[in-house]
Amino acid sequence: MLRTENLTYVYEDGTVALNNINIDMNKGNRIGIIGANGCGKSTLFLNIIGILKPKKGSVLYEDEKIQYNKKFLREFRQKVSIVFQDPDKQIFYSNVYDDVAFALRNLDFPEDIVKERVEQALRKTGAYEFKEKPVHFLSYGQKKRVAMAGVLAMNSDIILLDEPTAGLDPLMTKSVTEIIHKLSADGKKIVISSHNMDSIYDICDYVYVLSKGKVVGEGSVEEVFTKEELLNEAGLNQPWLVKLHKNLNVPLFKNEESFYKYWREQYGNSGSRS
Ligand SMILES: Nc1ncnc2c1ncn2[C@@H]1O[C@H](COP(=O)(O)OP(=O)(O)OP(=O)(O)O)[C@@H](O)[C@H]1O
Repeated sequence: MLRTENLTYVYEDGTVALNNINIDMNKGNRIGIIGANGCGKSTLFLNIIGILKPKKGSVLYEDEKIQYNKKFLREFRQKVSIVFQDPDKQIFYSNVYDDVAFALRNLDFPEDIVKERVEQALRKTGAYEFKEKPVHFLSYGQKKRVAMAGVLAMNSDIILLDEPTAGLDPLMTKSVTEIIHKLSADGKKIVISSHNMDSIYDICDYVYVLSKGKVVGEGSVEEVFTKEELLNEAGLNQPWLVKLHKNLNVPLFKNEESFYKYWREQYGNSGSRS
């Protein structure tokens, strides 16, 4: 479907941001790209979406190399879309509704379809309640929702999310996580980069570990997150559920709910041994 082949990207000042990267989005439904600051996650996303062009290697969609002409990219970005780390890079209009409608109008969708898709996307992201507000009055978390709504309205098959929970409070993080789970349940392919290992562990089924522009590990979330040494070398933490598994010798749970269920079954509601 979507993959990179020996992708190398070098910035103008000579920084080798990506070095021979092979990533295959077929390996999971919710792919995590993890790594410390500056390891190349955003650069990788910008290459995948065709904003940056690799110095060597390529990005392949449906086994064809992507092309960098306007016509190809216009069609490609209806199938693969991105939510940038910084919502200000994504929001162009001063009005929420117009901003979310922008890409669809640009593709000449009839206004009744635009309205339906925009309203649906605003409701899904919880941005409907502030749809009449000028964008410059919105909080950072609200802008993130608007940026997400713009991408959801496109209804593309593959959604890249660059640090979707960065800078969000716990409640907003939970809500964004739920939106991502719903998108995946609707059959969308999710590719997500984050520093939040708990979120990645909760959301993803397959993970690539980047360090200094190289892939240093990959595998199922359970495989990758139980390799403490690999994570340390990449400057990352283990998710709390994995630490619990290791330090308290409890089974490895994929999410909080399954851990609490186990705990209640073992110890009852009081949380202490009966
Ligand atoms: N325009 C640029 N010119 C030169 N070097 C750049 C440029 N943009 C990024 N870099 C460098 O490329 C490398 C990868 O940066 P990138 O932003 O892709 O990392 P990241 O993993 O997304 O980081 P973070 O987690 O902090 O967002 C870093 O060394 C960074 O300094």
